[in-house]
Amino acid sequence: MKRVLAGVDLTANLGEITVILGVNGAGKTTTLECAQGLQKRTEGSVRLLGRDPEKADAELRSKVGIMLQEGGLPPSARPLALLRHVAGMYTDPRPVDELAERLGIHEFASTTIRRLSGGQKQRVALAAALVGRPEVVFLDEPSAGLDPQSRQLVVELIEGLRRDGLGIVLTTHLLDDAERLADVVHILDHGRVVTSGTVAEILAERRDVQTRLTLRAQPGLDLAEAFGTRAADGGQLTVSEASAGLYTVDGELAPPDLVALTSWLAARGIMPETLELGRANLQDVFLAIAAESATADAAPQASGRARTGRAA
Ligand SMILES: Nc1ncnc2c1ncn2[C@@H]1O[C@H](COP(=O)(O)OP(=O)(O)OP(=O)(O)O)[C@@H](O)[C@H]1O
Repeated sequence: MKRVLAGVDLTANLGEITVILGVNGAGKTTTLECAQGLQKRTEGSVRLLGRDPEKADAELRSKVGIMLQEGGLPPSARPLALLRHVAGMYTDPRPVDELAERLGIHEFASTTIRRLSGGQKQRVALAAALVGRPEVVFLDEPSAGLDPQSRQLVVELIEGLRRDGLGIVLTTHLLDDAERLADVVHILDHGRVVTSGTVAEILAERRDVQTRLTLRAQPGLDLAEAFGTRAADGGQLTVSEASAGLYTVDGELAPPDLVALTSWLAARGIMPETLELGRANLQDVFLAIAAESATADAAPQASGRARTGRAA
């Protein structure tokens, strides 16, 4: 038997957006499916709104909205009819027309699911997960394959769900969305949670994934010279010309490095077109963790941080 999850210990709270990140195969979908009761766990414990999801009755199921990665939609159904059918299973559903309008589903309301584009299917699957006014929603890559406009719509919709007090657990590979939406992030690797916290906490923890400086000027400059031994082999800084005239300086930059750089430029009469200093973002941290994971045989053990609040 293959062990897929081996160290997932996390809590998702109502009124918060919990984002689960990880490379392909890290265990995100399996975590969601165990939390939903769709996959039987071999050990460990899971509570969904205080109950065991594997023993969910109709009452518990009516409080949970699920958007599966593969949609799980019947191919011969038509979107609006399908949503009306799903709404009919709940005592107080959302108005179907309003939800369909919000997600732009009316434009393809009577096309069979099998003929819809990937992004259109995604929107129907999201609507189906929300129509029953759930207290908790699980969204497995809700923005995958969406055009920028639909992606923005989905982000705004998810923010609205948080305002309504729902507990939202989502996975995504879109780290901009994750950074914008997440109250708490858990990064999974080889079936374990390796990092947990708010985006700010995760960035603060990874001092090794540091500030980046980018500079645009004439091509072919030996910019490393400006930093002397700091940018030499084995030094703390890495200088590269990513494309002609676009330079990046990565590493633990300190104020004297900025003085050295501007003095070097001034001495040569070079005025950069752009000069930008920014901190590492979630994508930088994610890539660093993925790179470490690829080189390490065993991932480090860590567990999700318990947070206060009403657990979903
Ligand atoms: N029932 C199963 N039997 C055997 N292996 C499985 C089973 N379910 C999942 N796996 C394996 O477990 C690992 C985690 O799968 P999972 O679908 O949870 O990953 P994921 O993080 O959601 O990936 P992706 O980003 O590609 O969706 C994968 O290597 C997958 O092949």
